[in-house]
Amino acid sequence: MAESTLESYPPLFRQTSNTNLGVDSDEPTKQVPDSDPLPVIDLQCINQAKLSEACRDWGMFRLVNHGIPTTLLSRLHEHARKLFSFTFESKQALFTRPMAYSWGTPALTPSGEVIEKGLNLNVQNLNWMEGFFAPLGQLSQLQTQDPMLDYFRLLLEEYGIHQFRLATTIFEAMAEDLKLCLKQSKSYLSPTTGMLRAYRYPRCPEALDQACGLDVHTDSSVLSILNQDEGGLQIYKDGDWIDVKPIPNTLVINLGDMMQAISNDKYLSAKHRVKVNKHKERISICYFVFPEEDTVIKSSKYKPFTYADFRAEVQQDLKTVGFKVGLQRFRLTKAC
Ligand SMILES: O=C(O)CCC(=O)C(=O)O
Ligand SMILES: [Fe+2]
Repeated sequence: MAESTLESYPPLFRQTSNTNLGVDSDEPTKQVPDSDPLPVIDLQCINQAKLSEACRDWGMFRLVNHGIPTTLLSRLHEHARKLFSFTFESKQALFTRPMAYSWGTPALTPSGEVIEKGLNLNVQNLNWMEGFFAPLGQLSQLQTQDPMLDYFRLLLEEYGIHQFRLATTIFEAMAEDLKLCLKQSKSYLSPTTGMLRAYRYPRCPEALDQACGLDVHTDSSVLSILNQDEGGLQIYKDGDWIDVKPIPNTLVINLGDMMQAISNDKYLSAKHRVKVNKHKERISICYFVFPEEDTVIKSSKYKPFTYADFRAEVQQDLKTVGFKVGLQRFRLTKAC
């Protein structure tokens, strides 16, 4: 696969480039085995016991038989790769509202603007990634004369419909396991909140061993669905970082903070991160879905809160303490 030119990288990703960009012939590229210990769920015949165990012990699992045409998956990746290979300046100009282009941080406002912390990015604190942001509920408002961007929008819309189908099927199986009231739980997954992000993780020079593709975090969503073409994603489980392999035609389902709260802490919001790669660029397409804005999440472990309350708290923390505190902010403390 052709790798992109440095002009397509944000400037901070170019500066140490002459140290060791490109494939280092002395160091063989590590062979990625085609399996990992992640639980596997078959969407065509969901094994409830296996799903329950995966959600409680891992907060992450691999999804097979998801029914998304392989042609759509490969077109989306190919097209995202093409758009990422545009020069940095043209990407900045091309992605207009409701879409957005950003780099160095995943911390964005609901309209895709980098949260203040992101403005002070430097080589020490940046995440070695750039991304396209697409809120599915507003994509029809995109006005563009650019056929490449317009086609990307079409692919994202088609992919988004599949993603909501998968999220709904999985959520219903979880609701059954958790014995949630079905009527109430419908509002926990709102199609209009669906958001797609395409990321590119540029090759990272050797000199920056401390660099991270994406810092350790949990997702704020109910569910996230990840689709990666190269290794780098890791999940933290029982004190170890475990590689989540890029297995073709499979997707990775990740439970977010909202799901942990909805489940009364029975399910885990998985801690994960993305490592940098010296040799290869990596593209991932990620879907995130949230509860309806005014849906109150009630549980015995947390104060009642809406996703909007949670998001506001996260944004506040990012600006003041510099990181996401997350569910801890809402946890009920036991009376002495
Ligand atoms: O790129 C990936 O595989 C993971 C992205 C991710 O964890 C996120 O956007 O929250
Ligand atoms: Fe994540």
